[in-house]
Order: sequence, then structure tokens, then C-alpha cells
Amino acid sequence: MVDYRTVKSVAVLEVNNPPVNALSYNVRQGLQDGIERANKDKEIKSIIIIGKGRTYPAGADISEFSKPHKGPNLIEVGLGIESSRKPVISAIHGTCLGGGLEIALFSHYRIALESAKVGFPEVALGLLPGAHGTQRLPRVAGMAFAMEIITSGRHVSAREALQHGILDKLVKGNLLSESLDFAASLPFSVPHNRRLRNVPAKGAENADRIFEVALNKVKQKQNGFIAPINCLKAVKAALLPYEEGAKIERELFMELLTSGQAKAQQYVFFAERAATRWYVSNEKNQKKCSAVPVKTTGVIGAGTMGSGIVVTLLRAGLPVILVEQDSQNLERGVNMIKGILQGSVNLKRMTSQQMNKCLQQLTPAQSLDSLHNVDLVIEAVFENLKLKEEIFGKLDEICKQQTILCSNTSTLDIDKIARATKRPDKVIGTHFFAPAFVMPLLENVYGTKTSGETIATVMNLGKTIRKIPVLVKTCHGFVANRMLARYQTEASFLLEEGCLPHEYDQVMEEFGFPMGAFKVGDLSGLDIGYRIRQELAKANGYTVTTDTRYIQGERFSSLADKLYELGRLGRKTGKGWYKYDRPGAKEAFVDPDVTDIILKHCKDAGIIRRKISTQEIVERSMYSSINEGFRCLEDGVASKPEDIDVIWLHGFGFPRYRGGPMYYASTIGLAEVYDRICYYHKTFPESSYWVPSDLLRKLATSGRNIPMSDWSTAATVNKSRL
Ligand SMILES: CCCCCCCC/C=C\C/C=C/C(=O)SCCNC(=O)CCNC(=O)[C@H](O)C(C)(C)COP(=O)(O)OP(=O)(O)OC[C@H]1O[C@@H](n2cnc3c(N)ncnc32)[C@H](O)[C@@H]1OP(=O)(O)O
Repeated sequence: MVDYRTVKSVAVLEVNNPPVNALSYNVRQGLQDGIERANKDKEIKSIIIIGKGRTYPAGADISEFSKPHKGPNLIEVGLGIESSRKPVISAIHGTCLGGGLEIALFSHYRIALESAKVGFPEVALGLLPGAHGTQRLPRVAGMAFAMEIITSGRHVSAREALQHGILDKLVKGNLLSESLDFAASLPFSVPHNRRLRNVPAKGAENADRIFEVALNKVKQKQNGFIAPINCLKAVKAALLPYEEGAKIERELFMELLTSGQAKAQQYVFFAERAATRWYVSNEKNQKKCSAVPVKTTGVIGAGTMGSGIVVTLLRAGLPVILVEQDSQNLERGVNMIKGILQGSVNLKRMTSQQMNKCLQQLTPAQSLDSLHNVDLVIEAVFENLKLKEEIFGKLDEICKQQTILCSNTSTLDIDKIARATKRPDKVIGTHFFAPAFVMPLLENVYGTKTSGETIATVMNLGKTIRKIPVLVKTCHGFVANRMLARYQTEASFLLEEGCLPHEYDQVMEEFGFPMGAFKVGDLSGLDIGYRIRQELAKANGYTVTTDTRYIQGERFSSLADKLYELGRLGRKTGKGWYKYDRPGAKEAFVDPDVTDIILKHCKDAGIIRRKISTQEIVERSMYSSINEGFRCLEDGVASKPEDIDVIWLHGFGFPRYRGGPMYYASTIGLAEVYDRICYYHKTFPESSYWVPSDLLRKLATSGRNIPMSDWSTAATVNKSRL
């Protein structure tokens, strides 16, 4: 794990733990042994720590946090490095992160390739840099920079790190030979100030103010997360004598390590990576199927979704032909695209030059014929099966044989859309989330006949356009909207039974969602849900009016439709579930008119309102969705619970520190979740989605604590084997 070799009078400790040289037990042991050995060897004058392969150590081994501790800990290894009598140089390339940067800061000198990045991403794992990182960074880079870097977790370029004193020298070319030259230029002993414990933290004079500003910022931007607050407290402790500060860091670290938040965030780290891996069958899976190259693309529909998708493709360097039949709509779409890109320039996320380059790649067109030669088309027209079938039929005639045809449908059956073509193997759903140029999720939806190659191509496309692609099987609503429907329906029933929109939203925002369901409704527009309900009714042969209380025996709330019919479409009309200062404004105010509408609705329907507890709001919103999540696993629509969690984290802003709905269920305990679902099923028999999922029942009543990794397999085995 750590190869020891000597080059002239220099000991080179090369960390060899692919893929990212994480500081696993064997690496820590190897570094400790190597430092001791080099110090004992009279021929050795200095020591270089370097990473083999793609990077200097990118941090502690995250998978070890949940296991019993083995070997020397990172602090012991670091202290051994710092107290080395012979100068230790960290030679950095790739991503020097977390524990890796701590090892570098224990070293006496840091030299790096210009392409390297450094950072403390622990905050994203619910932790703080607990091997004295919070004590050492302020000593080289100052309190303000340390607080910013440690609470944001951002990766800092080598050049910026040099400017802030984190690195001593940048080099090009061969890192080892540059480091050997650097070593040769050093004194034989370690100067006092190269041991960072001997140096005071910079910026002490303004520390209180810096702390307050930083604290306000994290409370605003990372509300609900405890790690950023502990990070700040730990950095502030760097003003104390070194040992005292390190003791405080340790206490704050241990508090985080044992918190549910850190465990959830570490679960998310691995879940996000697991979600990009896909397996449909022995023949259709990531290992066996390769993506085809996508060099040219087309998007159909220049509405909000279509335009957002175009921006996403353009930003990834892909040329796009945007097709919209109506010239005014096309012009509006192109202006929207320009506006979004200009917004990125204003926010300094891209340069004007980059924006112009993107726009040069955009070809507006009014006919589908212009798509004849593209590699991949994404249809983003209104959610209407007939319309989509018609478009796919035409595309099949127009596009070259190899073109992959994608639909941005959010609910419709991919198999039905595919049937409109003679190439069902090349038809797939690519469900983007609004706004498409912001939301990281891409829910890719395969149909019965979609080929492995097509799946591989859109999973690959997801990465190319910097989204998190998750693969699911077709069904009505797929995973995201199928589960969300439960969540939203329960929210609407809670309004009928006693909540007001702001009361409901406050509870779910305190749970950790960035916005409650009613604020989200106002943001998306109440016309969207209205049209979907009308389309669904048409497709299934029933009618929905503002008097409807039941649809095919199922309870239904027409409150949202009542608001729609009053022209309350949400933010865009300045009125929805809330009122706004003007159309398009963001700040929502409680509207007494909405309270009156709700109260009248309840009176007319003979509903007796009651006080609803926070617990009931959270349980009904989350457990109804979780029950549906288990059904998705049961049906094979989702292949693993991690996929569902990633969908909620990146599609709906589920709080990361709770891991995702399925992980959240595991922390509550499946037996408890199941009991409550049974209770709600008894209480609300007219909502069939409360019927407990078979899989959940199996898992909850097995008498064992079955790990999440076994939930999907449990869907296919019978109870006696659980
Ligand atoms: C008495 C108690 C005393 C306690 C004393 C001890 C106190 C201090 C202890 C610890 C403090 C230090 C904490 C840390 O260092 S936490 C870790 C900080 N580092 C990170 O968070 C980096 C995480 N990794 C990444 O961000 C990326 O992987 C990357 C930027 C390094 C590379 O990105 P990319 O090229 O896109 O690769 P992948 O992300 O796909 O990763 C490849 C592969 O590697 C796995 N992996 C990555 N990092 C780690 C890691 N740190 N630990 C374990 N595994 C890691 C990743 O899961 C992928 O695996 P695969 O999916 O199976 O391929």
C-alpha cells in the first residue's frame, strides 16, 4: 500500500491504493513505518510522500468510518510526520483532499503540479477535517479562507492554494524529479516554522467578526446541517494554543462522527456512485453494453423544459438543432436560452466568449426534417401521448437508422411511445427535472424493447452533460413522479383535514426540504398539475371537476383545481397557494383569501377540520411515498433503494443529511414504518396507496434487520428465506 524506495539520499514513500489512494488502514500503517524507517536510516536526508497513479491521497477511506478502527489513526500518522527530524515533502498531483491534505499539512513542505486540486470536502460527508486540518489550515491560509474552504468543501486549484500559502511551489512536468530537486535544496534539519503547530493562526484580529459572518452564511445556505457549524467552531479554536484547539477539534469531530447526519451523508456518497451503475439483465448491463458516440443532438419543443434541455446540451459542448413549428414560440425559446446563458455570464459561471461559442452551436429550425442526420433527439413537447406518438412516428421516418429517440415525458409509458416507431430498441425516456439547466437529476427510463446500447448511451450522455443519471423501468410516473404523486396527494388531503399551506410547508421545510409542496406548486405553476389531471381523466374516460370528491372510488381533493379556475396559477400570476407582491416575485405571503377558499371547500364537502400534528404531516407525506418506493422495488421499476434515494435527493431536494426516503425509512426502522402505514391504511381506506407494499411487509415482519443492500433481492425471494 505504501512502497518505500530510496533515490540517492531521499526516501520516497509512494502511496499505492487505487483508485484514489484513500488513506486506508494499510496506507496509514505504511506511512508511519516509512517515516520511522527513513528517520533511522543515516543515509537518508529527506523524505517525499507521493501518490502512485492518478492522485495524491484523496482522503480517508470513507468505507472505514462505519467499521471498527484498526491500526494507527490519521492524527498519529500525521504527528509522526511532523516530528520527523528529516524534512518531509508532500508531492501533490490529482486531488489532495480531506485526510490527504491533512497529511500534506503535517508535512514540512508542499510542492504540487499546476493541475492539482486541494480541499477539505469532509463537510459533505457530515464531518470536519478531524486530523488537525481545522487547526493547520488557518495557520497557513488565515481564518477567513480556512472557514470558507472547510465549510464549502470546494476543491481549490493549485494556483489559488499557492496564493494562500497552502502550497510552497508549483511545478510542471515530472513531479517526482521536481520534488527530488526541491529536496536537494532544503536544509538537513526542519526549521521551527515549518512545523505548523509552532505558527499562530493568521487573521486572529478579526476572528470574531469572520466567525459571525461565516456562521450566518452557513445557517442560510446549509440550514439543518450540523457539520458546517462544527467546522466553524473548530476553526475558531485554532486561535487557542495548539493542543487545546486540537482537543476541541476532536470533541467536535466525535460529535459529528457519531451523528445520524454523518452516517446519512456517507451513505449518500456511495449511493450517488452506485446509482450510475446499471443492470437490467444478464445481457443488458453496464459491463456488457457500450454507448454509441453522440456528437450531434436535436431537441423538439422550445418551451421551458425544451429550452432548459438545450442549455444543458450546449453547455456540455454539444451542437443542438432546436425544432419548434410555431415561429413565435421558437423565437421565445431562443430568447429564453440566450437569457439563461447570459444569466450564467452575469453570475461569472461562464465567460461571454463561452456563451457565444454555445450559441454558435445552436440551430433553430421549424421542421422535423432538419433532424434527419442527428445522433440523438430529445422530444420535450406537451405531455400528451397522442402528440408524442405522432412525433415519434415522424422521427422514425425522418431520422437516420442509428438515431436514438428520447422522450422527456415525466409520466407516459415508453413502450407505447416506442410502438409508434419501427425502432423500439432505440427509444428511451430521458426525464429532466425543472429547471432542466439547474436540477442535477436525469431519470432515464427504459422500455421493454430498449436495447442495452441505447441505455448505455443515455447513461453516458447524463455524465457528459454533468447530470446524475439514474436508470428506471417504464411505468406510469416512473419512480420520481409515481412517488411524488403520493406525497402531493397527502399534502392536499392534509389541507382538507386541517392544515393551511404555510403550516404544511413550514413542517416540511423544517424536515429539510428547501420548499414545502405548496411553494413548489406555486413555482411550477398550478396549470401544470391541472392539465395533467385533465389529460389523465381524458385518457381513462372519466371527468374531473371542482366538485369531484372521488375518482373511481379513490378519494380526490379538488382544491388545487379550484385555485386554478380562479386564475391563481402560482408565482407567474402573483397568486397561487400564496400571494406575491407582483407576478413573478419570489417571496410568498400567506393569503387570507386562500384560507377562505379552503374553509369553504371543507364546509361544502362536510369535512370537519382538526389540528394536525407535525408528526402526522411528516409521516403521511413521507410514509406514503416510502410505501410507493417499496412498490417500485417490488415491481423492478427501481432496481435498488439507492436509485430511489438519489432521485429524491437530486430531483426534489430531499435533505442530504437524512440520506433519502428509503435510507430515512431504514433509520426509523421498517417495523415502525410498516406499523404506521398499516394504521394509515385503516384510517384512510379510500386511498388504496396506503395498502402496505408486500415487500415492505416481508422485510418488516422478517424479525431481522435486513440491510438495504438486500432489499431488492428480498423482492424476489419468498418470506421463508428471509
Ligand atoms: C479516537 C478517535 C481518533 C480519530 C482520529 C482520526 C480523526 C480524523 C479522521 C479522518 C479525517 C479525514 C476525513 C476524510 O478524509 S473524509 C474523505 C475526504 N475525501 C473525500 O471526500 C473525497 C471523496 N472522493 C471524491 O470526491 C472523488 O472520488 C474524487 C474527486 C477523489 C475522484 O472523483 P472521480 O474521478 O469522479 O472518481 P469517483 O468519485 O467515481 O471515485 C472512484 C472510486 O473511488 C471510491 N472513492 C473515492 N474516494 C473515496 C474515499 N475517500 N474513500 C473510499 N472510497 C473512495 C469511489 O467510491 C469510487 O468507487 P467505485 O464507485 O466503486 O468505483
